[in-house]
Amino acid sequence: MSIDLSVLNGPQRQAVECTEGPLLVLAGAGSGKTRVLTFRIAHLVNDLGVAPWEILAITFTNKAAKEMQTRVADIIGPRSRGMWVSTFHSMCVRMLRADAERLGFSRNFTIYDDSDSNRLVKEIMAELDIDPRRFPIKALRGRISQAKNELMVPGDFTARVSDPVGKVAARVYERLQDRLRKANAFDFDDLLLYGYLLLKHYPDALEAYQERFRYIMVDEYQDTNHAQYEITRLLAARHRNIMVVGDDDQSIYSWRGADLRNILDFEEDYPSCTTVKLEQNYRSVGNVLKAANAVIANNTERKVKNLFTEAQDGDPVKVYCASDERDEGRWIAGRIEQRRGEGMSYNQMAVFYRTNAQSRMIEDMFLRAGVPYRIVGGTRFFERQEISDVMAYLTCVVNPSDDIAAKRVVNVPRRGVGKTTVELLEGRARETGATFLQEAEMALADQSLRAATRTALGEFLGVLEAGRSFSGDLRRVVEAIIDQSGLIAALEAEGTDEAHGRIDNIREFLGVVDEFADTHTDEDALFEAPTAVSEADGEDGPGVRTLRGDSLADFIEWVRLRTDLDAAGDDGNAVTLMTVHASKGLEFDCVFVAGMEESLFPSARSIQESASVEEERRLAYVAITRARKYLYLTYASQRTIYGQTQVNPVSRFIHEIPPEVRSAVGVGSAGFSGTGWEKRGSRRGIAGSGTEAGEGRVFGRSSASGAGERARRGKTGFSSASEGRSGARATFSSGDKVSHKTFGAGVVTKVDGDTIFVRFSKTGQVKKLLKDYAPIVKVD
Ligand SMILES: Nc1ncnc2c1ncn2[C@@H]1O[C@H](COP(=O)(O)OP(=O)(O)OP(=O)(O)O)[C@@H](O)[C@H]1O
Ligand SMILES: [Mg+2]
Repeated sequence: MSIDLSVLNGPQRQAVECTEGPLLVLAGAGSGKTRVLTFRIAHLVNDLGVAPWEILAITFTNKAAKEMQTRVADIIGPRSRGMWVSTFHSMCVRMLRADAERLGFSRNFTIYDDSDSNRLVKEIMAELDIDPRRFPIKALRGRISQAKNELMVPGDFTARVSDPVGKVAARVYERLQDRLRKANAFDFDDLLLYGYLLLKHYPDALEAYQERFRYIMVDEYQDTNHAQYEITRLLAARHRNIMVVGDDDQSIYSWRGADLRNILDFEEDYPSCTTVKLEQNYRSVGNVLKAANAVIANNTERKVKNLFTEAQDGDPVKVYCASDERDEGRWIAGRIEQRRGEGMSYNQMAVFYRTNAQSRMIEDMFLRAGVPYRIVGGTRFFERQEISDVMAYLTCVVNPSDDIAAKRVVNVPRRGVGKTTVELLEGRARETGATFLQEAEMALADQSLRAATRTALGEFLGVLEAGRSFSGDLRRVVEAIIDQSGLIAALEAEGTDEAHGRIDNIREFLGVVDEFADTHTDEDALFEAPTAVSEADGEDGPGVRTLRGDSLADFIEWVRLRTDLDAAGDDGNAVTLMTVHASKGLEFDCVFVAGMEESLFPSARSIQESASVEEERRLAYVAITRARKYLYLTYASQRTIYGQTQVNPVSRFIHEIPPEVRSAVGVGSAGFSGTGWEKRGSRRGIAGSGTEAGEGRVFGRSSASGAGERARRGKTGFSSASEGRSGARATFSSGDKVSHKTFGAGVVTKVDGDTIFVRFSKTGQVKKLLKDYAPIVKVD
């Protein structure tokens, strides 16, 4: 049976059916670009008999890739296996795994994350005597990254630069690449750079991929950088069946080297290309779309589009002026509970902010209000110290040349391998060209070292050996490392709350291992790659040699390639908190955008250059267009962020929304001098109200604007709405038994003004709570 294309509109269908030759789909948000891409894959496989392995689809995040794979599988079933649906980075990893030797690496290479790279660059700067005050590491790394994205190898870069910072960066770049090679490691930018170099310098490899990928599709093409552009161009050169979809209005990664010209020039690169425009938005209600269209119309450098919807106008965009960031977080929590009371699931709600620093206060308020949330980005689980330590051990097991990993954990937990020993081994390794671990091994017999040091080194090497002995059984490798390294024992000995938290994280890490094992069956192994040295025509298609890697290497790679845009976990029903950047391509019924203030959104830096205000505006457009039904924009008349209190005017992007599609709610309805006191009980729908009518009603008024007054106002708006309580505020004293919505039963241990300390029975931990905000009640 062929795919039912009648669920698509005319131009969408045209794009799906135009399978031969270059195709550009240029269209605004929510017009079905990603949907078209998905249907096109299904159509190719199901209706035109194209083999799944002949298709390459590239998405922006691993999460999007997974989603697309699922959507295609929903339409065509298990045949979708064997298709390459991945990000540029994952695709390059696959290509490099197959052919790393040709570039002087071996297959078990590691991928350095940001903090690994930072350590290495720091080391190099010290070796080269570069003063970090004159040449900040961030600036140097930025230049190097830019060079890599522009596909300049150290020689090219050195020849090109003339400014002082550039020259220093060139020296660091040169050494960095040597050191990475010695460690058998790639950083993120290297994946693209070496992926490109492989295709460029090994025509047989290139031809094998060109032959294989008859159909190439790239989503979010407006955010590709030069390296990605070149890789795509090379791969598509033979069949020229390349489809790119994107929206110039959603180009938001120029700071990472994304080049809008890639999409604008597509028609020039492929003069025979077909261009399809999609103009109907299927995502958002009328008022949201009108707001988005009006905002983006203020940009001058764009292809004008006319995006319409047949949907109802829906609610106006709600604008709330908070007194400060606490009030903002509290108010958002209130609206969320209200929607929840009306039956909307937490999963369908999201809060966006311009910078990660804003998330802390929102999280705080959500915790207090008992709103479950998941946070995308920020300090990630995998970046925590204890998790990085475990990862470094695992890395040493897989890639013994990775000196950065070895040095990181040789004395973690402390086992008596001091700095002097590390430096001694480092020095020897530099002289002999051996790796750090090889030197450590040789030192075991070195009588000039103290016996205790040798024992300690032996212990360390023994841990790695133990890990290696279970190779093939991922969970046992990880368990062996955790047990034998003594990481947990050392934390237990420390005994602090923080140490216990770290132990929990390490245990949670085993959960991550299980999650990986569950989702990565053999068919998903990351090591299927076509290579030039085709041995046989396997079931994956001609020229495909299937390499089964060991699961630990797969696991490490999987962790490394999780970007800050990939959610930490998808399970459970929770509100999503993320930066606007991370929200690209997603949609939610109900969206909150916090911090709509000048200097925050648009950012202070962007305001100085008009070109970057245009990028901020595109960012605002992305944020607004994520909303299906309800959109809330909030700003604070005063905000403390980065330790400073600021008073900023309301964002220009709010002014750019036509007044007829927005309405002020809460304090906003009363203007800046209003109070933000809401009608009691309107918050959750529990007290019976919970309707839109509850919103915007002002409960009380005050002209005072001192901090104390503000704090008291906030209290009224929030605590009164908590479940099962009247508006009356309780007084607490030490010894009171209390119950908290999230943390359960506990006892008050201390009262300090507005703050109470409660020891919760479940965890035994003491938490600090603001007595009038926390969803907490006295129990008898
Ligand atoms: N023809 C259609 N009929 C019904 N629903 C559609 C149609 N086309 C798209 N949609 C729906 O509209 C929403 C937006 O589609 P999609 O995510 O593909 O848009 P997009 O152009 O990729 O958006 P973005 O620019 O934000 O990435 C999705 O929920 C999708 O299922
Ligand atoms: Mg999309």
